[in-house]
Amino acid sequence: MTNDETVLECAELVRHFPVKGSDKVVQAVNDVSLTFGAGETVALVGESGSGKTTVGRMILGLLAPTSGRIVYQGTALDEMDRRQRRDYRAGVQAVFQDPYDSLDPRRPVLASVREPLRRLELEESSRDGTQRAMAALEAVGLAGITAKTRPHDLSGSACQRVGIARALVTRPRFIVLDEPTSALSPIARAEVMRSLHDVQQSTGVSYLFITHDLAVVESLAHRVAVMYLGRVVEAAASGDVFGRRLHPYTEALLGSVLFPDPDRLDGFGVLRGEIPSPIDLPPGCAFASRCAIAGDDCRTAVPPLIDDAVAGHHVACIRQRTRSRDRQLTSTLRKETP
Ligand SMILES: Nc1ncnc2c1ncn2[C@@H]1O[C@H](COP(=O)(O)OP(=O)(O)OP(=O)(O)O)[C@@H](O)[C@H]1O
Repeated sequence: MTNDETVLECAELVRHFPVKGSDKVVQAVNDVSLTFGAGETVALVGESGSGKTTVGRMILGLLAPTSGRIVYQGTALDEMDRRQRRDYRAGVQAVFQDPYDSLDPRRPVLASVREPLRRLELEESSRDGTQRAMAALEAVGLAGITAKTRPHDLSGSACQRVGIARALVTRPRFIVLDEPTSALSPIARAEVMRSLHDVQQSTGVSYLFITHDLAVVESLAHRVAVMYLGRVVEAAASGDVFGRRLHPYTEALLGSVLFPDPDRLDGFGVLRGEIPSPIDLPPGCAFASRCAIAGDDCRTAVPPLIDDAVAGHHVACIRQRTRSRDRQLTSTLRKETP
């Protein structure tokens, strides 16, 4: 259920963290732009430390960008008046990784789900708050929860679905999902993914889905953005990122998931060498030191994220054009060879 309306937009987001006792900075996020349509899921993938959570925290207003803008329903965060800020706090919610960590073990889960309504003064009465919390729990398949149920009475999947209900209770238009399935067993993961899918179908909410787990991306994401050391290096419709992957980093990342045994990579690139430090980024393309096809020209300027021949498929690699032409040539030759 996606349409052309833009719910949230990040434009040229940058976040640097000062390094104590030095004039250097950790370049956590550099020039990230993302657009989220209504009912759309964008997955943000990449190795640990690539800046995914930092992007999510900026969208949630938990961290101020060093520069760049976040625009929610047409208004930039730093230009919002009091009412718009309250709408934004209700309209942009989060679900985090560990379901048990994010719920108070001593508190009935119904009270935890209702809490955002109280904090944002959104309930008309106590009865209204309880009814809305029950409706949110029902939406994630937890109609059986009573006023006495506590987190330890629930399975990991049910607990994480309580987390989703708590995010849903304010009727948000956008939810940041930061590794919502990575602490769960495979069955619990499937249940949570189903709930997230059903909730999106029935409410039209948009998701930023931050994950290491490429296996779950294809089932939920409409689009995928691949991050490497603070920058988006490839972004496209989910099927295109998996099917036509153009950036050597995407290829290597997928290869490492699909073929954990490096001897059976079946043509995918290998993720060799160490990831550079975000404090001392090399000049040019940050992936060049681990890239099998990098040349000297890759080490001079940061490659811009540009549109490939297929609309909406963006890639930041000066070599990929040569590569995609080579691939095309090979397939044409195959077709023409009798
Ligand atoms: N508060 C902070 N102070 C200093 N550096 C930070 C801070 N928060 C994050 N960083 C650094 O910013 C970079 C990006 O971190 P971030 O957590 O956003 O990456 P990530 O892709 O979400 O990683 P993971 O998948 O492990 O959560 C890392 O080098 C991290 O150490």
